[in-house]
Amino acid sequence: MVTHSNEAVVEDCKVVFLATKPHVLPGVLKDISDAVTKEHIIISVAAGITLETLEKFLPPETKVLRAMPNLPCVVQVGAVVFARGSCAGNQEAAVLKTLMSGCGLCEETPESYIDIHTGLSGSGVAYVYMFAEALAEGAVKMGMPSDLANKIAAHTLLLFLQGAAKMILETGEHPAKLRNDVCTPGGTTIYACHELEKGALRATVMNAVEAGTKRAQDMGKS
Ligand SMILES: NC(=O)C1=CN([C@@H]2O[C@H](COP(=O)(O)OP(=O)(O)OC[C@H]3O[C@@H](n4cnc5c(N)ncnc54)[C@H](O)[C@@H]3O)[C@@H](O)[C@H]2O)C=CC1
Ligand SMILES: O=C(O)[C@@H]1CCC=N1
Repeated sequence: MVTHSNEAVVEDCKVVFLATKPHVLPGVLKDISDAVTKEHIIISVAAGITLETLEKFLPPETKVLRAMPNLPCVVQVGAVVFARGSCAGNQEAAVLKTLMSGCGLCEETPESYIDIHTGLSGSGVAYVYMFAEALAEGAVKMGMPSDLANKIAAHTLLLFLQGAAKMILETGEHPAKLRNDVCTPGGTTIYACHELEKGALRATVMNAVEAGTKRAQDMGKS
């Protein structure tokens, strides 16, 4: 069904995803509130909007869940965390988990982790694109044509990061140990890593995760 009426969607569907921009959501909740019943499962993916706020706008006893996906869900390799509201039970959590598991990793967590997941992974996809852009531009600086550099940077992320991530998950080793294994004494990697340290890569990425988390927390307050 395609319609301009949010109320009609709620009347026609039992499971409803709220996926507007966060500042639009209060208006949408007001639109649908009269049509929401105890039979509905309402799932919000809006950054920062708390379960408390969602429940405040909806009738008492509404089954509400809050989820935070990320862009790679589109290609089934995303990461989703979710938390349930006061009236959502195991059955509603199972429905969401079944739906979202098709998108990749899907974990139920305490609600307080959702803003952190937003800073880490929801927004984190953008940090990785910036890294891909920077890798390609480094190669362009050294004389490689841009098209080829971007293609190789994308493959570098696809193959190397997938492999690198698999190594962390399958060996259970800390990333620092695995990075050390790549650094041949006096070799290319330690020279390149030295430059990344001079640019404060790790501190900058930590700051980015912190900034993303705090912004999500602030959006929940306003
Ligand atoms: N883009 C991302 O990677 C992620 C986005 N989110 C959250 O998802 C939500 C949507 O973000 P995007 O998809 O990026 O935005 P978007 O702008 O692409 O999508 C928003 C959608 O809301 C619709 N819309 C606007 N006003 C409406 C109304 N009054 N009633 C019904 N629908 C309305 C628009 O037609 C549009 O399809 C946001 O709350 C964001 O925090 C969460 C995780 C990742
Ligand atoms: O930038 C944002 O607010 C949304 C939430 C996570 C990804 N995009």
